[in-house]
Amino acid sequence: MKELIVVCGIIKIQDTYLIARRSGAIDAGYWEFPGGKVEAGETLEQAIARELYEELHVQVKAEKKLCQIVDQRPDVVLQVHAFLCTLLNGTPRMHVHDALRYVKAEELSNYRFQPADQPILDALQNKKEETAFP
Ligand SMILES: Nc1nc2c([nH]c(=O)n2[C@H]2C[C@H](O)[C@@H](COP(=O)(O)OP(=O)(O)OP(=O)(O)O)O2)c(=O)[nH]1
Repeated sequence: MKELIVVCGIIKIQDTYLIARRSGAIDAGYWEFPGGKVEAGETLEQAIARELYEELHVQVKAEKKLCQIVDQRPDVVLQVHAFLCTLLNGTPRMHVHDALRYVKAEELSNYRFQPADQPILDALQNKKEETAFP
């Protein structure tokens, strides 16, 4: 089975997390943390910065890995590395998504994410990231 390395970035603004709804052909309607495939020669942190610039037109710094999940799709296995990010510059705007929301940890379960994302949501709801956001 083909395997892809993917990163996604979690931006916390005050007590909310930025989530985005996918549009287009693949997984439309699912909420996610913005991200995408790591390219050859890139570190995970570089991939986060590039993807979030492409998708939201913001500059971020990947601060800390929150967790890694395996998202098994019918045709591909995604190794998804979820990073807590600091927003350095810009205001997130939609470029490839069709909705953006700022959501409190306890509200994340009201949104339809990929089932494989549950450990990310659990980690945020257990506030394991507190130290990364002084
Ligand atoms: N499970 C899970 N997958 C995610 C999240 N965020 C995210 O981008 N992905 C996955 C979904 C896609 O299958 C994969 C690649 O995303 P993409 O298609 O936007 O990647 P890309 O920008 O590199 O795409 P491309 O147009 O260059 O082909 O990453 C997430 O929060 N959870």
